[in-house]
Amino acid sequence: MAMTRSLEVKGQPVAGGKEPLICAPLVGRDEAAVLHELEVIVAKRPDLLEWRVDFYSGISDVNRVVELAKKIRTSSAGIPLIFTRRSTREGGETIGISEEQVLSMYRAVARSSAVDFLDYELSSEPEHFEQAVALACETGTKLIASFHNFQKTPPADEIVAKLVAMEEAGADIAKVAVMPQGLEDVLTLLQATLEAQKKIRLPVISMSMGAYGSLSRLFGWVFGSSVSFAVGQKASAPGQVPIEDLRTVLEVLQRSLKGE
Ligand SMILES: O=C1C[C@@](O)(C(=O)O)C[C@@H](O)[C@@H]1O
Repeated sequence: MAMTRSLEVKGQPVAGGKEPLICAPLVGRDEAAVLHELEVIVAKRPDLLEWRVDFYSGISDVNRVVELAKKIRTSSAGIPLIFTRRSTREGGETIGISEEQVLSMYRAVARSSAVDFLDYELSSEPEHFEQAVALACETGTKLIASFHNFQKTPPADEIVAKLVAMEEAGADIAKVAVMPQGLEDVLTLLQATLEAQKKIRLPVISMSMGAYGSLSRLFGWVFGSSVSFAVGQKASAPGQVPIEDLRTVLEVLQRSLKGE
């Protein structure tokens, strides 16, 4: 019903343009844990996978990261893969490497063709963000610019401004995740999502986190969020719901939106 914009891989809409896309994170600490998680998750047929490499204990060894990315690729049944290092500033795990090393790792992984999307934070140094944009262009990967606030939900106009800034900075997809302190904040996030669609051309991914925020994970797509992150085996952020539950709710909503 085209509430959202499609994400594309090599010119083709992911999962035939289905909306919303369901993305399951991989958060294992070591190779065996990641590959086991992958097996469990692939059986649940999400539309996208996200490898949260900041959870991986081998992150300081680029070769190991590339090798594991390739193994994930081989066993992921063709499901497109997002590569994400979340910084501690935005709710990620502590890693012992510098931002320059993070970017070298991004370069090696993107050039290995093991991933389809790179997630990089808008709050990074502008020159680092520019390097991520250039890398996506060079490798044909798509750059997801992201912004997280784990404490609160900024006003709607500030959220929209972040999404606009992501487009201006050269991203292919614009993503925000914010924490509500009450139900009003969930409405603020939905409002900002709807508003952003009128201001930018990029696909938008948005979510409110935590218990109240889980509502946005169930029906945020109606307001324009192209992807919902859901639990395959283990959550990567508060409020993510199991893939099976999300599918049940989506079926009901999609039928009712068609007037059935
Ligand atoms: O940016 C996001 C969204 C997220 O924070 C969420 O709230 O579902 C989960 C992260 O793994 C992902 O990188």
